[in-house]
Amino acid sequence: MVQHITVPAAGRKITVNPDFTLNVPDHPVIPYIEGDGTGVDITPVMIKVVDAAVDKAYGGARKISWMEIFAGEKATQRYGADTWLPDETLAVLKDYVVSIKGPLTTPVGGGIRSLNVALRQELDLYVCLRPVRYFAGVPSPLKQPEKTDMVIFRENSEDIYAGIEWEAGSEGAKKLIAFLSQEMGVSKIRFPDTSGLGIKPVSREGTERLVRKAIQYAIDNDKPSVTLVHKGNIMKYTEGAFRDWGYALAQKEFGAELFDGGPWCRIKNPKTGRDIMIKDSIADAFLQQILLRPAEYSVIATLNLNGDYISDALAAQVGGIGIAPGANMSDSVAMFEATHGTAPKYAGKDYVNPGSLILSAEMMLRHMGWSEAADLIIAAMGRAIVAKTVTYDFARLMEGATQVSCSGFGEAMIDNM
Ligand SMILES: NC(=O)C1=CN([C@@H]2O[C@H](COP(=O)(O)OP(=O)(O)OC[C@H]3O[C@@H](n4cnc5c(N)ncnc54)[C@H](OP(=O)(O)O)[C@@H]3O)[C@@H](O)[C@H]2O)C=CC1
Ligand SMILES: O=C(O)CCC(=O)C(=O)O
Ligand SMILES: [Mg+2]
Repeated sequence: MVQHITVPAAGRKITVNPDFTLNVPDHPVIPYIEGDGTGVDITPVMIKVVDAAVDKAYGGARKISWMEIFAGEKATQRYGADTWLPDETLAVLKDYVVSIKGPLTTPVGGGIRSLNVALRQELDLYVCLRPVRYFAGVPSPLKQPEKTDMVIFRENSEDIYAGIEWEAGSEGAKKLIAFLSQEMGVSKIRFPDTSGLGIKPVSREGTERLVRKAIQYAIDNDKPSVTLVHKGNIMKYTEGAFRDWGYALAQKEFGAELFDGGPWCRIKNPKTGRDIMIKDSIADAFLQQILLRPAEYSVIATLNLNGDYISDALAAQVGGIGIAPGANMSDSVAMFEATHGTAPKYAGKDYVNPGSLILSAEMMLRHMGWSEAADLIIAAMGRAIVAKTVTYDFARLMEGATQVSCSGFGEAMIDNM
């Protein structure tokens, strides 16, 4: 029984088999969250482009029944002032298995905690998968942007994002500082009276399930390497442990053998016979290497905060967060979303690039096995960009571009299908 959601009369749920494969009906119901800020601009365009691609690919034999569900500001309008993430939204996301969302606002400092993070945690969507690829013709600050071809596996359930923190001067902070200094022998909190505190949990289980997915992806997609990115020289028992647990898992579960005395190790891809190098990089050095030597990196497995930074940095290398897609996944449930946020200064102006959410939908179609429709989306986006029919973010960096609106770019894609 739903409260504020209208369940479409036509369409059926996607279901999951015990081996985690999907049963996708020809008329699946896909829940979507419009999103705050520019969500109002990009989400309807994404739906229009996806519907056009599905129609063109399957001539009416397949069709998505979209079902709007609510989170963020729209949820407070329907469910009450303090209800940002209604229970029925979470229930539907779980029950319908595959969904897509626009960005949701998180205030800085005080106010509500991130709804995006809450969704990932509540549904245990422990993989944040963000592929970074170059489209020909996209303006980039790099001389050879096509050399950036990486897939980020960002751990999505732990790290400093767990939100275990206390404000400076609060009872909690005072209590924890007293405990640390009196019972744990900690004497290195420089200004104890005015320190806020955050806790960074990183577990072996959390690391292993993420790294396992990253290595399996490298095997399935014939990738040459998996790089564990961490700041383990400084945070030894969290980020350093992530590295060590990652290497240990590669050896234990995938038969990786030490390379040149270690710690790098090498797997023979059982599907192709080619080598997959498991290596690691310290996060600061990694951020300069992806600019200078991007071709040396392929699959990236990293912790939550590093993954957040790396996602936007890599997106910039191939043209910016206007075309940076992503997915949040557990073994069974998948929720697709763009890498960018709500870009509030552009909200409601039909201005921004809908490409990130459209490419997130493209990932969703592929996940559903609807690869013909996904291929049409990739081809249409490629053609619109080559024709220099682009939104402001690309137009401002391109010679001779025709700048179009957010909806105009969607129309250009449909014209190019
Ligand atoms: N998963 C989610 O829902 C996320 C939510 N957020 C939230 O979004 C809010 C705003 O965050 P903010 O840090 O400003 O980051 P945003 O990603 O929203 O915006 C930063 C800049 O990125 C560019 N940009 C963003 N979206 C697009 C787009 N669709 N097309 C082209 N360019 C785009 C714009 O650059 P320019 O100014 O150069 O035009 C924009 O000013 C915060 O509340 C934050 O917490 C942030 C990230 C993810
Ligand atoms: O939750 C937020 O507001 C920000 C999240 C974010 O930046 C991300 O997931 O990349
Ligand atoms: Mg981010």
